Amino acid sequence: MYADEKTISSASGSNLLFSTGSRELRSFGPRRLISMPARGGEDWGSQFQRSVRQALDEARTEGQDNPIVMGAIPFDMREPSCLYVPQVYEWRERQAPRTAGSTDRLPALLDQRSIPDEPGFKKAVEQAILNFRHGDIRKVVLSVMRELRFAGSVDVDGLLDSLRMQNTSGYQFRVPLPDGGELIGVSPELLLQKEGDRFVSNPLAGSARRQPFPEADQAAADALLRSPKDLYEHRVVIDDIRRVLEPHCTELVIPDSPSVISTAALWHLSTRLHGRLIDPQMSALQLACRLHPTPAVCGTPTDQAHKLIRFVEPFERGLFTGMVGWCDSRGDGEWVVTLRCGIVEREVVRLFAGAGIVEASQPEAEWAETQTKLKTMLNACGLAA
Ligand SMILES: C=C(O[C@@H]1C=C(C(=O)O)C=C[C@H]1O)C(=O)O
Repeated sequence: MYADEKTISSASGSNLLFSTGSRELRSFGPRRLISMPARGGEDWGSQFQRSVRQALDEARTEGQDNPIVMGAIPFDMREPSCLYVPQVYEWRERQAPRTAGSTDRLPALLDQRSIPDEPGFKKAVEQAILNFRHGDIRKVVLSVMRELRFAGSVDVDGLLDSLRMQNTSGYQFRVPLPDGGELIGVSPELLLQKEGDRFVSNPLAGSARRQPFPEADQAAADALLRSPKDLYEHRVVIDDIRRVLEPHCTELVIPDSPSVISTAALWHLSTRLHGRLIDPQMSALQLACRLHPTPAVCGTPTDQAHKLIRFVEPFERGLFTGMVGWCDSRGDGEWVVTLRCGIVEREVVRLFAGAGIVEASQPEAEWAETQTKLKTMLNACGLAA
């Protein structure tokens, strides 16, 4: 089904966007679609990396000097990827949104539902905690989907504009999907950025809601930095990333303790780590496939946490908690965790948010955390959480 010649076809629709720091990457014109699942993508010889190389080679044959692959890879790497090799791409200064007050352009909201609902999510958290007591799992990330139905088709340009207006930093992205839907969001979490033989990763885990007044806001950040539950949740992620990266590095620098970073809605425990690769030929996409899924979005041990997620989550994550980004034909690139995002399909918008569950978790607090995380996209839709 995913034979090389079939994985690559052309696709049309809106342009892709990925913004990082002060610049943004945009695709133009026709592009080749790579839907081959990314499983095994850490290996240069994998079928997935072969199809990526084939698409890049074809673009080079057509005259591109340094073609690029960009798009999204789902949480479960056994599912189809949504990557493109565009005929034309451009890096430019990060642009200000085109219009102000663009949520006015959204049609009226008809209804919304949460899957699972609040009692269902809390029950899942309790079930997960019970599992920890009877097995090896130490952390699992559980999530919710909020489905919004509007009176008419949602204008993705307008939604992206308001998302960009409300979140001037973070990694903003837009990826058209082969079925006509679009993925949009603004992630705070860098999975991996690689240039030459050097890379940076900035995992986040452990979160607290921002407060409206500066003193209380600072107190929330300070409390997060001292919270044993959140520090443990964070350490589980860092230990696992160290285990995965160490064998591939000549140098790996990981701060001893996390710091905090903020989005408009949340504080997060954050560790910015960097290193140097033994094999500089290993591409950003290979290395990202090796890291994904980190315990920041799955849990630990990975396979068991993944099974538990499949068992208790009553919806398919699809691209949510996967990765989104780019890699050029030299192997440089940048992949972020697909968070604070939604899928727009005409009049339906599906939003997603998760929270890391450890033995000390409180179901009520974890539910509240998912609802705060949903705010990023709900606000962009002009809706309160
Ligand atoms: C799963 C999400 O976020 C992840 C979970 C976090 C946590 O549990 O504290 C923090 C950042 C992300 O790694 C999400 O935003 O939906």
